Amino acid sequence: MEAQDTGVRDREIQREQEYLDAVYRRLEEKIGEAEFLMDNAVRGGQVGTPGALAERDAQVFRAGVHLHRLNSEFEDFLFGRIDLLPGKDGKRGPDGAYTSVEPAEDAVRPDNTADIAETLRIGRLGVLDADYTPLVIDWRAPAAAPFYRATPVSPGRVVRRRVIRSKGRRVLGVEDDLLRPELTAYLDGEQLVVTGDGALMAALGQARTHTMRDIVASIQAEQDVVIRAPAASVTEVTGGPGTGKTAVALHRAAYLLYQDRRRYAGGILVVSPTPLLVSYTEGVLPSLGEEGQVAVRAVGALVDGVEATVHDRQEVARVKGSSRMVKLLRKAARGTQELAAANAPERLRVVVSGARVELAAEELAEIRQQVLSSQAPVNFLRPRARKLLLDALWARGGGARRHDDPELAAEAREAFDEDVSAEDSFTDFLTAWWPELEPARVLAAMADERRLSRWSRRILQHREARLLARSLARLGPDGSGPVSVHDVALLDELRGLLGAPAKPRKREADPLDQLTGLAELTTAADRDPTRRDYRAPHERAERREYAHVIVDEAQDLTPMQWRMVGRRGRQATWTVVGDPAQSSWSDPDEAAEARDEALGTRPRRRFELTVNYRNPSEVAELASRVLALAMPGAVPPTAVRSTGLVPRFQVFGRSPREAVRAETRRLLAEVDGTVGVVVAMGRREEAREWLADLGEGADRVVPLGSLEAKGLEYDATVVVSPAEIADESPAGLRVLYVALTRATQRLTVISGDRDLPDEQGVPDLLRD
Ligand SMILES: Nc1ncnc2c1ncn2[C@@H]1O[C@H](COP(=O)(O)OP(=O)(O)OP(=O)(O)O)[C@@H](O)[C@H]1O
Repeated sequence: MEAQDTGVRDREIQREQEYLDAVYRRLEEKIGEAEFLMDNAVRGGQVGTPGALAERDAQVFRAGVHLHRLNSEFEDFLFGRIDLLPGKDGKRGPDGAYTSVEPAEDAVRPDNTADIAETLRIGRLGVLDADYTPLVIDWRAPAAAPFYRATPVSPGRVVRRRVIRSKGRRVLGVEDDLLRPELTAYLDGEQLVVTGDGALMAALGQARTHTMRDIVASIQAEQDVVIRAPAASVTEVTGGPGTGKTAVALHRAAYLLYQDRRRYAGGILVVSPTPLLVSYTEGVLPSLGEEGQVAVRAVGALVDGVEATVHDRQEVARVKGSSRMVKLLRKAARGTQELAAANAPERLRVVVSGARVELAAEELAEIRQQVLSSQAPVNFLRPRARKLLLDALWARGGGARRHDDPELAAEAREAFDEDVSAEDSFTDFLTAWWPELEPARVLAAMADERRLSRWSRRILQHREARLLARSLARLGPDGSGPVSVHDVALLDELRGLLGAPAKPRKREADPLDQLTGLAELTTAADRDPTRRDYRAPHERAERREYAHVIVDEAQDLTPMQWRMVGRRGRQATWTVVGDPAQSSWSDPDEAAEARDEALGTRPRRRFELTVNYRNPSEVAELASRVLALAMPGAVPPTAVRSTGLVPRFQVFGRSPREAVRAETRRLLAEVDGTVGVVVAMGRREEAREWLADLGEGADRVVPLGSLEAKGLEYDATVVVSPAEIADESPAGLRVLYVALTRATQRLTVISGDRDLPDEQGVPDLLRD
């Protein structure tokens, strides 16, 4: 093959530019066609017959989806190219590409020369030329798989893989990988060249911003296998920090939609541990051309209308997350219903046909016990309560005795029920005596320590009940106070236990909308999160069940959260990604049980990712010392690159403030991207104050509590007092491991007395 020089590189860039120009010309034609179709389709509706209207809707939909896709402004619409030998069996698929993975037997001549039989360009969407030859293959199509899967060990038909870097419509560079270096290959009689330094390293070396980028141009083979795994049942993915679990999960969502759009019109839910990680990853799916059918939600934002703004202390979170809460909530739901009786009038008095009929306190108590003998959710028991009250009033009023004829008696009874039910005195009483309970009201009722200790007998320890009651006091007497992340799973559980109170009917969703995914018909402007009225389509209406559920950072879900997520995927297929070594939950066995319950008996397919793309080996090596303490025997992933920059160590005296400010400033000058400052959760507020008024570059600095750092990454990270982070909870060492694995370039650890640093400032926990 020809050697690389600038002339060759420029010529190759120029060639790719010409190709890209042709693609854009074709895209413009398609946009013109789509606009024309849309126009026509809308006018078709004026015919007015039901058939014409249905056809119009279908056409508008098809044209609209198309237009939306074409209009999307992609950074690098076309990003890949593979040059391939002819296929073994000579068969071609629907996209015109050879289907065979292996080359034809005579593809390589005895003198190790070969001719390239086809060249495929890979992009974010498929584009066909006017004569239906593929100009660009969608990255998710089977024909694109060799772009990701081929390796020098098993190259299949791929001779050269090229990543094309472009911005808007301009090609900036090309990076080639040679999969069959032993060959001299010719394309249209001209020898194939190789240029560039490799796409993966270029991607990894880029400065980090506040949002995650897609990895579509450089997905690695072991990741591609997971992304394209069949959707059936449960796909479980484990892998250490930085192995691309989050990236893979998001690309998988886009892949599944491509594979079976109709099926996943039922919605894909991606559950993320924190709102910070949601906003960090929010841009990835739109950049892949997918968003309408995918709801990316923080675990504290899974219940509509509830926004968790508070973090519970670890010891409180442990109580709220435990599956023992199910039993307690069941008791509390019934207990709160009983409490309601105490606020209702002592007796029930109604006037029917001029006569006064009354039920006394003891009779009412008896009726209540009778109603509660059913195990049904208490809100659903209200009709039964109503019926038993009417029975008692009818009996007390002597109605039964007045009619011998059963038919007349039945009529009279019906009239009686109607009259009584129309009386304000009856309806007001019923509302007070058997109110429809909202979940928040039950949680608020649990804030009373004495009451809670009664309800939680033999379920929680005394100390746990006290912690729980004190935490719930924040909700106030009517439950309208601020909600914590862990309260959300309790509210969701209660919704099932209580039975949802009847709500005013919302406008029915358009069935076409649900079936075909008209939600995709948004414009780039609609999706601009900087617009004040922006709401992603999934935020507009709550969906309770999904066709596929993807759980990111699955190791962190508490048993109660697993129950909440499980309810949203009862009929779903699942992708569950996580790393046990990063778990901040203290009782992994209890969580594993809840996870098994949520996933049911569906068969599972397991994958492991083994390469760390985030951390340089210098950072990974330091973090692995904590891994050895947190999970002895666990094997860290292999870091794919090294920077030669060893982590720095600093020591602080009374307050870390000055050391943190100085170090952050220094790092800001050293990296182009972001700097994360990770502190123990208890120091979050302080850390914000330390980092105020930093001056130039301050917008690149993010102070974080250790639990908030989950899944995020920064060019440089400052970790303050490892010992404080480790001591904050029984899972503290694993939380520290998370903190130490956030940096893509540089890491500084700042220690105080508690860290027992040596002369070099290396804290006790990080020494070899
Ligand atoms: N194939 C790839 N090409 C380019 N970048 C990649 C690739 N795979 C992963 N990365 C990058 O590596 C970083 C880590 O990826 P990601 O956050 O998905 O890892 P993770 O396994 O979820 O990590 P953690 O467990 O620490 O949350 C990201 O910046 C991601 O873009």
